[in-house]
Amino acid sequence: MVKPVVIGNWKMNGLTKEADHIVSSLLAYAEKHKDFAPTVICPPFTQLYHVQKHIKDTPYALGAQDCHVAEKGAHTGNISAAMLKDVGAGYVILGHSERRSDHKETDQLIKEKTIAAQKAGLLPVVCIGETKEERESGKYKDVIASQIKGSLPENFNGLVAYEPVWAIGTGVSAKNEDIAEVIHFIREKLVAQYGENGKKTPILYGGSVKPSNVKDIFAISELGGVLVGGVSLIPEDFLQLVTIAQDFA
Ligand SMILES: O=C[C@H](O)COP(=O)(O)O
Repeated sequence: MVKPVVIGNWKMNGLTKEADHIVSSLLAYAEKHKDFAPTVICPPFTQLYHVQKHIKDTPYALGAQDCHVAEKGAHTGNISAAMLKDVGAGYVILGHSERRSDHKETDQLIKEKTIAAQKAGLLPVVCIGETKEERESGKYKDVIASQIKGSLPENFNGLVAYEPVWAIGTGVSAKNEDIAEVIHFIREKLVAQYGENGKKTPILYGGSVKPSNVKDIFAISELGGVLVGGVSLIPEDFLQLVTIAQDFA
């Protein structure tokens, strides 16, 4: 069994001074702990190169928070998957609910980005999850099923992150039984869509994960890890998640 992956999404945070503070704590941890759970750091684009210089040759992997569908060209202000690969990234978060809402990203666009990421040799972390209204109206499974169908390409090779929008950044994570129900539902859909490969796709949970609730979350059957926002900016807390992940394999 594989240890759960811990992915830290800094979102739009991390000036150089803050990045240095976080990275120096991560490096000190890596000095003391030689073998720990797979841990991915996703800083903003501006810090990718800087962070990579420090975490290169350590157990940490680098991830980005988005990419463009095209390989290169006249797309002012955008970053391609090949550029992310070139700077040392191994992962890219796609379809985060903040991008689905702020940038009106559709499932089709996310699918195209996923294809571009895979083509460049990155592992996409595709985010799905329902809003509060969709949860309360009882339609959450339909929403999730349609996001899976619409956002994941035929040859999907990556991770899926279940992030109920209403649990993101609120400090209150979804209830464990609700997470477990959806993780199992996602697994069933992945198996229906991809057969044997669908059994292997890691399914992560994200939404107010913190040291006090992560043990119970890791204990959820079929869960492959966590996608962490706010706590990834607090190195002491983030590293507690990494430490707790050691007990689950
Ligand atoms: O990408 C991370 C998620 O949006 C979770 O954020 P959060 O841990 O601050 O709730």
